[in-house]
Amino acid sequence: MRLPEERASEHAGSVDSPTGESDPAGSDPAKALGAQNVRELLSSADVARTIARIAHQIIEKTALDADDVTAPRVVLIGIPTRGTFLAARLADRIQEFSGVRPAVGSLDITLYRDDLRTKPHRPLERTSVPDGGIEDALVVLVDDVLFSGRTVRSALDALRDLGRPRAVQLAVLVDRGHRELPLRADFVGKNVPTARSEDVSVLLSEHDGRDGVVLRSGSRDEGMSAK
Ligand SMILES: O=P(O)(O)OC[C@H]1O[C@H](OP(=O)(O)OP(=O)(O)O)[C@H](O)[C@@H]1O
Ligand SMILES: O=c1cc[nH]c(=O)[nH]1
Repeated sequence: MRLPEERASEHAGSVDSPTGESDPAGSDPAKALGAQNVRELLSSADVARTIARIAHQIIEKTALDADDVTAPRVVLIGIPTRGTFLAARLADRIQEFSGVRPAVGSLDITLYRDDLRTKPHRPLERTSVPDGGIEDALVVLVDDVLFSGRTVRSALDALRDLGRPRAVQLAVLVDRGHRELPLRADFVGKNVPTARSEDVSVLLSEHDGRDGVVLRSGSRDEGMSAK
């Protein structure tokens, strides 16, 4: 996902308003981006609520329990860029709700992408594997947006070089459809029906200065996938 500011500069102008009235900049987060045809899908509070809900679901589905010695060792692995921040936030919520803090890591998938030769060069990101590795762990891959599924496919290949988890699950903040591979997420914050030409931007304060999710019309080339 390109930075919202980069996209905003490509689409500078007014924001569609449901009422047709103008909104003072700042009262409308989409307008604050200064972009055309931007619709806010999740507010900052929605993002917090959604992360909390996914955390509860992970606790339930992985049987994460401080008193259960048979519970699997859960490792949250974020896919950069924003998946890494989301994984850390999920770990915080899981610890708050269950008393168990899952290990957290980050996985650079750049060299595992299947479009390395056709897309512009991207700098490598950091891979960090928590103490204990991923061997026999229940790994939950975490990303902000699920679209074609090619990023997740790359992540599965990258994981294979780190060890053999007991199982791998996938948590995403937004599933916007348009899969090009037979993949699905185990934990979905919000399913958003989209046109292929639209773009979903997840904003996280650690990286973008504020939390939110916005949908932008007509800013993605037909048939293009992000990774
Ligand atoms: O399912 P896919 O079609 O692969 O699309 C989803 C990916 O696209 C975005 O990453 P992007 O490549 O824009 O990089 P970023 O994470 O650095 O923003 C997003 O963060 C997902 O990782
Ligand atoms: O809409 C999209 C598609 C892929 N990746 C994103 O971040 N947004």
